[in-house]
Amino acid sequence: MTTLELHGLRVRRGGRDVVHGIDLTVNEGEVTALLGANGAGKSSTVLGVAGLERDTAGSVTVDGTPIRGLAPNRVRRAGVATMQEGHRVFGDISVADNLRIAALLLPSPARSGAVEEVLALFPELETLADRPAGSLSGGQQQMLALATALAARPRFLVIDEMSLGLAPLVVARLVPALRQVAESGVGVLLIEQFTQVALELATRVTVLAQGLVTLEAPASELRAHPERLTAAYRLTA
Ligand SMILES: Nc1ncnc2c1ncn2[C@@H]1O[C@H](COP(=O)(O)OP(=O)(O)OP(=O)(O)O)[C@@H](O)[C@H]1O
Repeated sequence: MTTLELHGLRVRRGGRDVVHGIDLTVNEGEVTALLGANGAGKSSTVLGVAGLERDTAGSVTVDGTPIRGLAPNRVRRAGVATMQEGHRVFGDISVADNLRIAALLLPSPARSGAVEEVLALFPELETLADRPAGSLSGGQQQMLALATALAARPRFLVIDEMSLGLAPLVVARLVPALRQVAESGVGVLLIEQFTQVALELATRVTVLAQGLVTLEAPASELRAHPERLTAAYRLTA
């Protein structure tokens, strides 16, 4: 099985360690949720994995190949796509062009097929294809951000706050799409403020508190015992 593995990952920001050597495994075809209170180190972990924060130590591997310390575009080429907090689309160009640009990472014969695949996953985007991405609603832009992350057929998708600022109806639309993405074989690492959404989608859950892992458990266990999750948020080293 292909895995994205973090071993002893440390991330330094502003001159101090904010992630203190964590271990985490994301399996292909599964959603792994990364939860924790504000400031726990979730986004810093994502930045460290994506190569967007370079002051890191420890190891990050994709199927055994080390990727820690690589520049973001090389991490992307290694098969790890990241969707960062907030909407990251090119607002001045069309929805279709956003998708075409994202697919440029693929060899040219595969590009149009990959764009068609993501449009099949999000048919709503097809009707908006010619609109400037900046004119889309927040939820539509988040859908496009997810679609662009998928357009280059990543093996792993790291999502920092899928539903931040979105209406519940929009979140309800994104949940089955993300489930379908995982079922297609992509390994998803999901940071999600709504723990209910995270527990619904995830197979496994890792909780961070103050830059350390305080709980690792199957999502099914936490669905049955949500109090374990609350306790893990509060644990300190
Ligand atoms: N640019 C920065 N420079 C220095 N320290 C930072 C920076 N951004 C965040 N931090 C610190 O890093 C620690 C972890 O923050 P991080 O944003 O990774 O947490 P988080 O779990 O993603 O929180 P949230 O849910 O609020 O986004 C916090 O103590 C925070 O103050």
